[in-house]
Amino acid sequence: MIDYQPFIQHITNTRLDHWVAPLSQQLDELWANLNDGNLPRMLKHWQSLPELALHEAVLADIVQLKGDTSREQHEQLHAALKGLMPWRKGPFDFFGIDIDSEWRCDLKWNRVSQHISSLVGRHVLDVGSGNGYYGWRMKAAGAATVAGIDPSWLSVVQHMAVNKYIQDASHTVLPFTLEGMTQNLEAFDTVFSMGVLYHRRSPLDHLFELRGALRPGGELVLETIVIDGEEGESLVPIGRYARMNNVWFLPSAPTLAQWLDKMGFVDIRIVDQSETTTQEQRHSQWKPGTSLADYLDPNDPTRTIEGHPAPIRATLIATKPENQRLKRYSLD
Ligand SMILES: Nc1ncnc2c1ncn2[C@@H]1O[C@H](C[S@+](CC[C@H]([NH3+])C(=O)[O-])CC(=O)[O-])[C@@H](O)[C@H]1O
Repeated sequence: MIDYQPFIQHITNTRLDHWVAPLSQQLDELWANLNDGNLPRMLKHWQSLPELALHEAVLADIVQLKGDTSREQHEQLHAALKGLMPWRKGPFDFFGIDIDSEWRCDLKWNRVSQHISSLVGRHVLDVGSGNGYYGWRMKAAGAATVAGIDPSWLSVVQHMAVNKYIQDASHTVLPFTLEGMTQNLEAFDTVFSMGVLYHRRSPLDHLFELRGALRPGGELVLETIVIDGEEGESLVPIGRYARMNNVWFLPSAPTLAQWLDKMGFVDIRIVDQSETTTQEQRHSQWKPGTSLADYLDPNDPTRTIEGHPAPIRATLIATKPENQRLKRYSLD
């Protein structure tokens, strides 16, 4: 018998009152579907995490939870964390257990964070947060609250595993999509969307929804796969892209800037464009199976295995204007 209470508490305990209230309908749907999918199996592993006293949490390149464990507790922790595989996002260190995740998210955070406005005291929404790795970095940078949203149950439960020890109710990961959330909340000072836009069939709607979540004057941090190209160019890869069957629009960075302008953002800046490397995304014992090296053409790493341009990721920063409703364009 699965005890859902900790999961329910994780969600209802969040100190995000300024925006959680309008979500009551989504929460009702959530409670109705708790038995679905893999959640019960994941919660079983979560429940087997040992009780441990945290001495210190170091929220840096490796998100480190420090404290003493007995040998038995160490083994119990290791087994529970293995049960919550695959760990795509990290790295984390749980009481000496090094979770070398598929992605070195510290590399992306270091590329992105140097360009954003100070997070001190800000309410942040991280769309497609994964397990909340970036949220910990945002908290360390001074964010007042961080709400991650990600439809993957595993992301939510991995976050609960970290937060079982850190116990920070101002950082949560909730199992929602952006489009499924109440629209136009205008509740957040900074909204991140990293690695999500190319998964959306309708990327302009995604930008519109991101704009709706921001308060006027708030900042959008947008990171996505792009192609090298001119303003106006974009690629809709036919078939799979790097083995993924849910990749839709890959604009050039200047095209993405145009889209942001079209959706009413201002002060639009392309702050970074970097190739994704096999140092940043690779398989590990915590995410066995294939990874980027297997998705690239072995004879030409500038191409994916399907012959598309290999992934390059751009980061753009933009502002939602203080006083402008979308006047210039009709959205119907
Ligand atoms: N509509 C949606 N709404 C919210 N989340 C979504 C949606 N669709 C997919 N996701 C979630 O977005 C995440 C995309 S990964 C980026 C993670 C992190 N941000 C990163 O930048 O490393 C891709 C990558 O690995 O780059 C997944 O966790 C999905 O479940």
